[in-house]
Amino acid sequence: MADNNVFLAAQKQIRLACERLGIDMGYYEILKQPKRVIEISIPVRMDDGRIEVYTGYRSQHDDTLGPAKGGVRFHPSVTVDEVKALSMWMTIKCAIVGVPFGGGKGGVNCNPKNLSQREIEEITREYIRGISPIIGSDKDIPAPDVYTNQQVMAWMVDEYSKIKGYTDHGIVTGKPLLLGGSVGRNEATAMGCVITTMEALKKLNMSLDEATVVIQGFGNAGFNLAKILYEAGAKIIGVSDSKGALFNQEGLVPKELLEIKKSKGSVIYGEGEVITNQKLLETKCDVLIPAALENQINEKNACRIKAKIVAEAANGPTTVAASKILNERKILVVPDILASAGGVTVSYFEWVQNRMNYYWTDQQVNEKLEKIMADAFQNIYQMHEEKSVDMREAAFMIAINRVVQGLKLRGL
Ligand SMILES: NC(=O)C1=CN([C@@H]2O[C@H](COP(=O)(O)OP(=O)(O)OC[C@H]3O[C@@H](n4cnc5c(N)ncnc54)[C@H](O)[C@@H]3O)[C@@H](O)[C@H]2O)C=CC1
Ligand SMILES: O=C(O)CCC(=O)C(=O)O
Repeated sequence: MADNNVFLAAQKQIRLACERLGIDMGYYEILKQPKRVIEISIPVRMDDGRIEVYTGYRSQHDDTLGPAKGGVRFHPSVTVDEVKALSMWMTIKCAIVGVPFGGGKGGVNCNPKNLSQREIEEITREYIRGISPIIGSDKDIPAPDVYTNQQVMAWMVDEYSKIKGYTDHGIVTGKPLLLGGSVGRNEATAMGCVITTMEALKKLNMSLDEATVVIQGFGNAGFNLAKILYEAGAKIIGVSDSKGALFNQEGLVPKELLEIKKSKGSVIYGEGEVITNQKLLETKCDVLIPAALENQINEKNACRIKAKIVAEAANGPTTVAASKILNERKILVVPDILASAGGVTVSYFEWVQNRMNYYWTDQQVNEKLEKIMADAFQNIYQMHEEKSVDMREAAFMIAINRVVQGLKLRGL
């Protein structure tokens, strides 16, 4: 279904923003696709002796406002169109929070769940060798995304540093602290989503400690969201992972669920009713947070979403058609390009700290993050009210306007 093609969706969103801003559509022609996309083959000797060849991509959408920036995903559904769309959303995301980066994204089509640590390391190293000509701490800086983590970032630093002949910590962000990581980066995507969700709750005269929350996905974004929200007093009534969903009206305890997931492989073994991921999304709650994959809220289920706020920690969880339905139903959406921008914001802090070789405290990171995220929310909300556009359109308009101003200043 065309509505599920995230590349076409990203194009539509950018086009609409250009039209609403009344800018020269030549700028749309520039921004409707990435500047550069590389596709590489990744041959790996598997543990059983076979050679397996994976396909990897790196897309650099735009670098007008700074080097390309964005995560790398290892997942069986990675396609070139997905990586292109994700890189387009990174340009928009960075412009919204005002970090001096453009948009990039990468991915390898593989299933880490079926791979050993050694095989994942081999894929990572070969991926970095393949994309090394186009990345660099002033060119394009990868980071973690779905099914990649601090360990994968550490291998990336090592492989890139070997190619260069010196240690270059600034080549990726989301690293372990010992290798130039920043405090707060691991929780940053979740923290950014919490800050913007709290702003959204204020607009509805609600507070976090009265709110019921449902979260789809229990990885870096989803688990940290559940933990921070639980500790702030919210009631987490539903969570899920790729194996299914768990519902408990009395509330779930995230840290206990994490232990259960570690020992038994899924949150569904926690205390509560096991339901499907689809049913989870349709659960009555105050805040629904998709924190897994794309296209989860679509034309089929958008009319059954019962949340007052949808805060999109995942990239692209809502299709273009569903977004319209949520807006018509007056559900307040904190769009992905805002709600998930905490990760790249602290990645920017990490990159700055690597350049200074001087490291900040938790408090320094969190105060800066809070201000950036809350200000970005207010700017978007103001645009949403002034121009009578939905929150996503408002966010795109602010971002596209900034990128186009940058292009003009640079002479285009
Ligand atoms: N890690 C980061 O810093 C950032 C992540 N994001 C976005 O957040 C989302 C989640 O990413 P991470 O938490 O980093 O990934 P992760 O790999 O840490 O966790 C992914 C989670 O999603 C679950 N999942 C996979 N398929 C699912 C399905 N069909 N239904 C329900 N759950 C499913 C997995 O079981 C896992 O719990 C993605 O859209 C990613 O692009 C956005 C900004 C930054
Ligand atoms: O931290 C980063 O550089 C990028 C994170 C990312 O991939 C995202 O925001 O989707």
